Amino acid sequence: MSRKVLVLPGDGIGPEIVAQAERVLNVVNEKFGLGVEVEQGLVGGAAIDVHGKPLPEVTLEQAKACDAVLLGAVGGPKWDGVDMAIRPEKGLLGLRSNLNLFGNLRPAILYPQLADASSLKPELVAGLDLLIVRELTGGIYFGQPRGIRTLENGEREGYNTYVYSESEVRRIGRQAFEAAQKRGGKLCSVDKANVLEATVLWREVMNELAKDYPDVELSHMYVDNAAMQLVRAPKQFDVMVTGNMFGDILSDCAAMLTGSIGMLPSASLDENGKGMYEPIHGSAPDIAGKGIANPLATILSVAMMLRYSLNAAEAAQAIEDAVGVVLDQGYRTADINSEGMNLVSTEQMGDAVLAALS
Ligand SMILES: NC(=O)c1ccc[n+]([C@@H]2O[C@H](COP(=O)([O-])OP(=O)(O)OC[C@H]3O[C@@H](n4cnc5c(N)ncnc54)[C@H](O)[C@@H]3O)[C@@H](O)[C@H]2O)c1
Ligand SMILES: CC(C)[C@H](C(=O)O)[C@@H](O)C(=O)O
Ligand SMILES: [Mg+2]
Repeated sequence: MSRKVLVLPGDGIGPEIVAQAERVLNVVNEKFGLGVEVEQGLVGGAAIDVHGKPLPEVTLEQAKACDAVLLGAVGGPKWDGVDMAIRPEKGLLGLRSNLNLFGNLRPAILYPQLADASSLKPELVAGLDLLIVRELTGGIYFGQPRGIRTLENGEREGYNTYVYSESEVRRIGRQAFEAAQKRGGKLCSVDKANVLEATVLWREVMNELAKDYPDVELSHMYVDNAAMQLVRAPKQFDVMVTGNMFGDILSDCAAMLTGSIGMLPSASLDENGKGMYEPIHGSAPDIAGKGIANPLATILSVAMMLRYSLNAAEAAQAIEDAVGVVLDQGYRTADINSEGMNLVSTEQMGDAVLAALS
């Protein structure tokens, strides 16, 4: 069976990290006989430069026609002045919404070899394995009305709308409950129900859903407390489910528990298992072109792609194991480096993972 993967390297460090992830994909493709065909496309600033917009029709068509998308990152100072309507992020948000990728899984797992790179004391993070389930196609990111308007007194006002329908909450809730069932059986729903009506409804729907999942222990937490608890005692969490913006913020926060944002992969899924896979970090303009970015989050995103969209769990496991091996061997990119370790470039880290795979 042939399976098509669209690769969208994007901007900044995107092409550097995706190059390593693609090498890994090619090797497991051969080794496990997966029949994956890779196609290249443009998104973000790279697409603006060629097509004048961050999500050209051709890219969207490619994305719709493939089984899974592997994305690097988009955006950067070069395109920051571009009119809001065509900002690079629109490319990414457009892809997510057009493909209906509402369920964003962001696992934060501490590799034991990186305990000393974590922002927290080793005893607080030893064995950390939590999953943030972030709603990805609704909430304040997409709510209408939105914009910047001029008031009668001549002052300008920016406004956005935080909105969730019951059905949007229900489908992400189900995904989170099911994830919790397969893991430790604990789900913490994060909201701001003491202030925002949209999240009062969110909480109600989560409580209704809980009746269908008696084997999952549901709790609720306000987002400000959740941010504090994540850095105080992160191991209290198994699965967290939350809206688009809170999930964005909490997942960057969770990244540092594992040592670096360069370690966190993600899967963005529709109802049918089609997905887009990307590291949770951005295009890192401050280190782009230097060959020092950590490619492991992107490589681990390939593993998630194999597991969730390409039905190749064995190949996924091989990649995850290989990452463990290179860390055992002491290979570290700058963001996770510590004394006595073997500091390597982006490409050398890719080499090490390939060596561990073979
Ligand atoms: N999914 C995406 O495409 C995505 C995600 C986040 C931000 N962005 C965009 O990226 C641009 C830069 O945003 P930002 O600086 O706020 O966030 P960022 O995630 O790009 O960078 C934040 C910090 O983390 C570091 N970092 C990120 N990835 C790394 C890696 N793999 N290895 C080592 N260090 C890494 C960077 O060097 C920087 O210091 C913006 O245009 C933003 O909109 C895109
Ligand atoms: C670039 C931006 C639109 C994006 C988001 O906020 O979703 C990013 O921060 C992420 O975490 O994927
Ligand atoms: Mg983010």
